[in-house]
Order: sequence, then C-alpha cells, then structure tokens
Amino acid sequence: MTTITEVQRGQGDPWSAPVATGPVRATVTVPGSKSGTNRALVLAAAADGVSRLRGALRSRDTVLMTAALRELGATVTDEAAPGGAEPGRPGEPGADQGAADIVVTGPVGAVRGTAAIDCGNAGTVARFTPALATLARGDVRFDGDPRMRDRPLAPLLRALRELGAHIDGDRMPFTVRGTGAVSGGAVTVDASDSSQLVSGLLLAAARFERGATVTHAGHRLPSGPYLDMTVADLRAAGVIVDVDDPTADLLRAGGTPAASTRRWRVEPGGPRPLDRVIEPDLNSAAPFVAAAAVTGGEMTITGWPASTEQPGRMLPDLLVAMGCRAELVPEGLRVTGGGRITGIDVDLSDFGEAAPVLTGLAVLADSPSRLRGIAHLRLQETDRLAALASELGRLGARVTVTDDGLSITPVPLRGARLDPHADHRLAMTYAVVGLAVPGVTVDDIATTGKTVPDFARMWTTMLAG
Ligand SMILES: O=C(O)C1=C[C@@H](OP(=O)(O)O)[C@@H](O)[C@H](O)C1
Ligand SMILES: C=C(OP(=O)(O)O)C(=O)O
Repeated sequence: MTTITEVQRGQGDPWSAPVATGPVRATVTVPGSKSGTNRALVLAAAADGVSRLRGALRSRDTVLMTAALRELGATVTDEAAPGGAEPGRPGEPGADQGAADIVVTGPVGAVRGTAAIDCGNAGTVARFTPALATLARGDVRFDGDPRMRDRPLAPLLRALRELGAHIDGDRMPFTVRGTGAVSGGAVTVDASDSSQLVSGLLLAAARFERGATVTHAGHRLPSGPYLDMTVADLRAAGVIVDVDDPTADLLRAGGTPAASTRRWRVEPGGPRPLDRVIEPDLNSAAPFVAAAAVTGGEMTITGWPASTEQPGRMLPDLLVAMGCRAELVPEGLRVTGGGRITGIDVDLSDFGEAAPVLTGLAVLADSPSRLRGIAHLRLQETDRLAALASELGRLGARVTVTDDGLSITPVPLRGARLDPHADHRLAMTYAVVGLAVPGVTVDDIATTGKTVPDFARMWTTMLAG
C-alpha cells in the first residue's frame, strides 16, 4: 500500500503496468469526489456550527484541505478512522485511505501564531482557501509544491484585495493577513485559465459583509460544470446565488460570442452547517471503465449518481462514441467494451480531466482522434498536453500538441518506462495503455494518491476479477 506520506514525499517504486490476459470483468467502487469533498470542507469551515461529511475522500488533496482548515481554527475529525483521528495525520492507522466520515466545527477563527497552509499541488486547496483565510484572524502563509507556485492564482489574489482583503504577494508563497472580516462588493476576474479562481471567491462570499458580485471576463471559461457545482453546493447550504450567463444566452440564440463572460451574485448570509453524503468521484472511474474498452470486457462502477453536477457524467457518452456500450444498472454504471476502440473528435473544455485517459484510449484506437478545447491543461498538475505527447511518444505513439489540445494518430506501440510528471491522471493513463502494451513501467505510481490513494491495489484487484 502507498501511504499519503510517501505520496507527499514523491516516493514510490517503479511499477510494471499489468497486461490484461483477457477481457476484464469487475465491479469497482471508486473513492469519494475530490471536488465534492473539498467544497464541502470549505463550506463547513465557513459555517457556524457542526457539519458532517459522509463518504468523503481521504487522499492527498483532501488531507491537505483538512490540514488547512485546522490551521484556520476550525476543528476537523475523521470519525471513520480508528480513534477518530484527525484526517490524514501521518502514522495514524487507517488514516491514509478509505472513505472518511468527517466532522467539522466552524467557523474559522483565531489562528495560532503565523499559520501555514501547504497547498501541495492541489488546485482546490490553493484556490479555495485564500478567501477563507481572509475570514480568520491572524497571518496565514501559503505555499505548495514547486509546480503549484507556477499555476494560475494572481487573478484570485488581486480580486480578494479589491474586495477588501490584505494579502502580501501575488504568487506563492504569499501571506493573507486575516482580520476576520472582508467588506466584499463587485469584482471582475479573468478565469480563462482555471474555473477554480471564481469558485474560490464564491465559496467564501456569503461571509463577506456585502456578499460579492463576481464577473468573469476573458477569452474562455474552462470546466463550466465545476462552477455549476459550486453554485449548487452553496444553494444546498442555504446561500442565495444568482447567475447571469450572457455567453450561454448568445450561444443559445445562435450567435458567436467574441469573448466569455458570466456573473454570479452571492448574497451575504450563511452558509449553514451541512450534513452531506459525498458522491463517488466519477473522474476516478475513468481508468476503470477505460479498461473495459481496452480489453473488450465489462466494468461496473457502483453508486453512479442518477444526476450530478460532476462533468464525469459525460463519461458514458464519450465511451459510447469510442465504441463501448454504457448503461445504468441497479448497481451503478456498466460499460461493456466493443472489442475495438474508435477514435473521436471532441471538445473537452467542460471536462478536461477526461483528456489523459481518453488520450490513452485514442493511441489504442483504430482511427485518429482530436481532443479540443483543453489549452488550459498546460497549466495543471503538469503541462498535460506536452507530457502526454512526449511520454506516450516513448511508446512510439503519435500524439501531437495543437493550439488547443491534442491530435492522435494510432500506430503500433512498444513498451517503455514512463514518467507521470507527478500527475495522478497521467499515471492512471499509463496503466490503461499498459493493459494492451507489454513492458510499460510507471516511475511513480504513488502519485495517484492525489485522488485515488489505493490505485495500484485497486487495479490489480480489478484484473483478478
Ligand atoms: O473546481 C474543481 O473542483 C475543479 C475544477 C477544474 O479545474 P480547472 O477549472 O482549473 O480546470 C478541474 O480540472 C479540477 O480537477 C477540479
Ligand atoms: C486538474 C486537477 O486537479 P486540481 O484540483 O489540482 O486542479 C485534476 O484533478 O485533474
């Protein structure tokens, strides 16, 4: 088993990706949603009272989030861990994996000395906690992995300053000088590089004295469903939010928008404490359903939600477009591989997280693919476009970086040693390709612990049926 601590140190043995000896037939339960867990944690820490999150994800990104909330003065315990351990505390038995049942007592308040928040390479921690820190009292220093220092953040920090917060610095490391109160008001942010820059403002805005009116103005708005998830989660916590989407209105009327704008109005008041069951992370299901596509097998993902804000709801249609069958059955989602994989041409601007695994399928397909609308993937855990092209290129694959995505022409592949560039989704993608290509080795499979702490064991169990 790989521990969270190993993942934080970037350790982990080179891992030989197992080759499938026949069609995979398995039922898999994936861990809770990273996005759902970390939004619920932030809302719980902003609320006045006791919140409960059931089926929450316990992985590197959520452990970093719980540690951040404690730094800000909230109390966080994991009732599912033996002895009610604080989630993810290194060395606690059972604190590294499995579903967490987290109790949070908010709101954030006085910090002890200078608080320090380690964002790791978690976009949700880096973008969701600075606004929360403005509501605490005391200095809070933010830093993260070297890569996180280069990921987009400045528009969020500038916006917070305009709303009345005191922040030293425009990039990591920076310090929020929390006074416990922010006046709020109207602000414009360019979220072209990450939707999280807006979500981070909205999640805390109900605690600003005047609430906030946040306008996005830029050349694109990636990952739109995550903004809808933020709004839905706020409303479920009793916060009043209005959304005005002129770009969508124009598109619906048949127009061609020259730029992208959207506006959110969050009224002051709330959020109220939550009692929430976290959905399974549909992104984490992607490599497993891809295994059915690669091997012509059958994969059932338990607990697939009938309706959800997660962009992973698009996964079944994408797999169908690539030649699979997908159906909702009483246990969850069942995907059956069609024996061959068809290439696709698709805009993934709403669902960039699918791009790595779909690229893994596309190199094994029998026709070319084009993945569009994902220029922002250059700014994620790694430059995902460049890394997918160069690493899969080691297998002989023809993956070319385009203006806004990838173009893939399938050719015969050979084994090679692949570097995931500390990116969980790249490591999982290599495992998918390795099912069909003997000799694929992954340098640091432990990096999957960002969202799926037990990935290597789950993968072997899946292959054993
Ligand atoms: O709000 C969220 O929970 C997320 C938003 C997306 O980020 P970007 O908007 O930066 O693409 C997504 O890629 C990330 O994994 C989770
Ligand atoms: C982009 C991702 O993560 P983050 O929350 O760090 O942006 C991801 O999980 O694919």
